Amino acid sequence: MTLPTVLVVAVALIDADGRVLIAQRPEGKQMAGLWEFPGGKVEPGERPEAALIRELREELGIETKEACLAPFVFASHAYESFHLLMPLYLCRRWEGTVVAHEHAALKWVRPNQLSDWPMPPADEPLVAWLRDLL
Ligand SMILES: Nc1nc2c([nH]c(=O)n2[C@H]2C[C@H](O)[C@@H](COP(=O)(O)OP(=O)(O)OP(=O)(O)O)O2)c(=O)[nH]1
Ligand SMILES: [Mg+2]
Repeated sequence: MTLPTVLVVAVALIDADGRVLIAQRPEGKQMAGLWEFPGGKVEPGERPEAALIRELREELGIETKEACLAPFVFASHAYESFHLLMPLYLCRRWEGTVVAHEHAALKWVRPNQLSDWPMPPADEPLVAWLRDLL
């Protein structure tokens, strides 16, 4: 069976203390309650970095620039109904203060404590990279 490949862009926002932002998926969405990196699906014709800047505006109310998005690692994970391809960027510079416009909650966590929070299965290798490389 061939599954559609879905391109989702996500970001690890890193604050001045080296903590990473995770966001809790809201009720009514797939994988509700799990903690994820902010981001979302790339729309047809949209560049990945533009999609991420848009998602950060929509989801968190912050503004960032393409130059502040550093490609880091990616997830390639087979879910039951689609294949997720998800580049994860790092971002240390943005304007504004994060507000949960679309998530149930937000949390700043140390890289070595990320594994204390339940995340989607695709994120497990990403958490290991953040812990080892941040
Ligand atoms: N943003 C994000 N999505 C993730 C992560 N891990 C993971 O498996 N996903 C999956 C969950 C969803 O199936 C998909 C992202 O979809 P989404 O529903 O959040 O997309 P979106 O923000 O564009 O929201 P929507 O308008 O489609 O509802 O990727 C992650 O760390 N961050
Ligand atoms: Mg999203």
